[in-house]
Amino acid sequence: MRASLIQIAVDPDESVEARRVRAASLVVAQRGADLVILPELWPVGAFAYTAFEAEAEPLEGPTHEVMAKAAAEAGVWLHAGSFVERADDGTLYNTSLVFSPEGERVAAYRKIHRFGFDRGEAVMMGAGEELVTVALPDTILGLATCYDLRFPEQFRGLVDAGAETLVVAAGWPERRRSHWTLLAQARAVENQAYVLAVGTAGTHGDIQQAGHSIVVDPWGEVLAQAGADEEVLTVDLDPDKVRTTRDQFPALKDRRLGLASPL
Ligand SMILES: NC(=O)CCC(=O)C(=O)O
Repeated sequence: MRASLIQIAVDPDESVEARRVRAASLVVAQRGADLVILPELWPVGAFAYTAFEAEAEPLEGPTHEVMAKAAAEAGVWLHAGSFVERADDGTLYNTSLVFSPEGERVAAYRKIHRFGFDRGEAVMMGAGEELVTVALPDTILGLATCYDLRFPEQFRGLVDAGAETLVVAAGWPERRRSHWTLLAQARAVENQAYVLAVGTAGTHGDIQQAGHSIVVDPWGEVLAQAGADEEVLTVDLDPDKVRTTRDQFPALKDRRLGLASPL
C-alpha cells in the first residue's frame, strides 16, 4: 500500500483560494498512490486564529468540493487534512475529511482535543465527540488531529474500534518537534500500528512549523521522515505487518482493563 503525505507550506502571503488550487494539483500528482494525506487546517493555517471566522466553511464548502474532485481525478483514497467547519448552529470545528477514489466523502472527523489552553482553537472551536475509523481495502484508518497525538487513550480507543493505521493530520510547531517524533513513535509502539503523521511547512500565526512529517511502522521504526520545507513523503507499507506484529508480540492482549481509567 503506497501512501503519500503532502507536507504543504502554509504561509500568509498565499491566499486560501490559491493554496486550495495548489493542494488539489499536489493531490492529483500523486496518482498511483493508494492513500494521500494532507495536514491540519492547511487552507488557513492551524495557528492563524484571527482568520478562522472569516475562512470558516460549511461541511460541503469549497474545500470539500475541490478535494472531492482531486480524489476522483487522482483515483486515490484521500485524507484531505482539516479545515475550519462552520456547523449549522454556527459552531466552528476543526474537521477532517476522507474521500474515496470515486470522490465520495466517506468520513468527517471533528478534532476531539482542542489546542490552546485558554486561547485560540480551545476557545474558538467546539470539540468533536466521536472516534472515527475508515475501512480501506487493505487497512483500517484511525483518525486524529495534531494535539490529539498527546492523548494515548484516544488512540487506544481507535485500536479497539479496529484501527491498524493511525493517521495524524497536524500543524505542529518547530518549538516542540522533539515531542512530535517521540509521540508518533510511542503511539506506533504501544498500539502496534502504522502511524502516518503529516504536518505543515512554513510559518503561520507567527509560529514556525516543524514539518518533519513521519511514517512509523508497528514496531516503532521510522520508515521515512521529511525535512522542514514543503515536501511529499511517499512510503510503501505492508498492511500485514500490523497483524504479524500483534500476533508475534501480543502485548495488546495483556491489557488489565479493569484497572485502567475508563475513557
Ligand atoms: N494545532 C495543534 O493541535 C498544535 C498542537 C501542539 O502544538 C502541541 O501539542 O504541542
